[in-house]
Amino acid sequence: MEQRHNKGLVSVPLGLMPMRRVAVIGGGLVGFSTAVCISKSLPRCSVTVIADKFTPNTTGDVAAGMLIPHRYPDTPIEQQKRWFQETFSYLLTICNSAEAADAGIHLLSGWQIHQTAPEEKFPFWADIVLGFRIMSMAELEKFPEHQFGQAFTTLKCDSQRYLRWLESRLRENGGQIEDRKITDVWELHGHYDVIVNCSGLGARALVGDSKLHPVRGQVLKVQAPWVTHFIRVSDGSTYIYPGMSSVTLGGTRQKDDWRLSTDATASQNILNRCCALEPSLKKAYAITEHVGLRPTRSAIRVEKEVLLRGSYQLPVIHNYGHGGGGFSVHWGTAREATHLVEELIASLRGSSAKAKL
Ligand SMILES: Cc1cc2nc3c(=O)[nH]c(=O)nc-3n(C[C@H](O)[C@H](O)[C@H](O)COP(=O)(O)OP(=O)(O)OC[C@H]3O[C@@H](n4cnc5c(N)ncnc54)[C@H](O)[C@@H]3O)c2cc1C
Ligand SMILES: O=C([O-])CC(=O)C(=O)O
Repeated sequence: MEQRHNKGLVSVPLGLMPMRRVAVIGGGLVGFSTAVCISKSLPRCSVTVIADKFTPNTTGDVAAGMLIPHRYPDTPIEQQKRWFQETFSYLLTICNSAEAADAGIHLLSGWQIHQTAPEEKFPFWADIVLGFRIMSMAELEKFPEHQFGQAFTTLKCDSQRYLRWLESRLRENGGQIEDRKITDVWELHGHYDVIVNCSGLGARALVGDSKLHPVRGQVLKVQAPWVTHFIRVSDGSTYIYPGMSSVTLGGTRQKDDWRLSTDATASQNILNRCCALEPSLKKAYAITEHVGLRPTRSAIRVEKEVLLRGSYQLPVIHNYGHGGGGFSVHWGTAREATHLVEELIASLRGSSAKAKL
């Protein structure tokens, strides 16, 4: 591993460096991907994931797991693009390896359709997905209510398989997993050197972030193995995403709605909208309903904060607020959070080295 040293720090041979204890709060997509990235990149860290919910009970378990970026209005577009690029490259490498089936990652081609042609015909991610092009008139004949469309091939994660795979990678790297709710981050003070906060919507209560709110999403998972292309209406209101074990039909976007129960009227509405785009779905069977709350914020929060209580300090790296686009950017944000952990550990090393002088 490349060792980065800040100017002015005393350099200590790797073998003499103390093990640093890192606690990752959050057992969802963001918590596990961040924990895996830290345990892989920073071998002198022991990583423990602490959470009160794990797969199959996290937000990601409900998701289709498509790699189509969402926009975060207060995150610079270059940063969103970099996160998406890093996530796409990482998952494409896994998809092209013998691990693909275990990790639940596959390529998927299809169409994003628009009622009228948008101003931006080539979105910022057009050169990252594969084979992006404007749909031909012959392709558009399938969608008489839509005048414009974009065809491309992207990646899809079978969310439950991918979450289980991440959990195995963490265990393989020596990581620990603890099932418990944290009511105050200060509970971890003295037990860990660095806290990484990947608590999703839980960050609202845990660190008092009122900028974070739920956007409720209901989807159906159905059997329709003859449907092999994805279809997405450009505003994200309706989508059909074929996967390894089912087809996900969506959706709803209900801001500040905390209900986790399913709604039969919404399910019928989703099915009607999807059948209007793909009539063969009238024959879909084994239909199940699912709800998740997207942890939504105008900007994903990936940053360092040092909490103070009296003379005590608690360094926290935040990584939460991925809303409806967590699968699309999670590896990019995990890498960024890992760099922040690395910098923080280097500064701890600097202060203990200086203290010894
Ligand atoms: C219907 C729907 C469809 C979606 N489709 C897609 C898609 O196709 N593509 C895409 O990119 N994204 C999609 N998403 C978004 C994606 O699923 C989320 O962005 C992602 O799952 C968020 O992951 P997370 O780990 O931040 O949150 P969560 O999965 O909610 O995990 C939070 C974790 O923190 C833990 N936690 C919280 N507070 C505490 C506490 N105090 N103590 C201990 N543990 C705590 C919880 O137990 C849990 O383990 C979709 C989301 C929904 C709802
Ligand atoms: O919008 C989509 O294509 C799917 C999704 O991410 C969501 O429902 O949050």
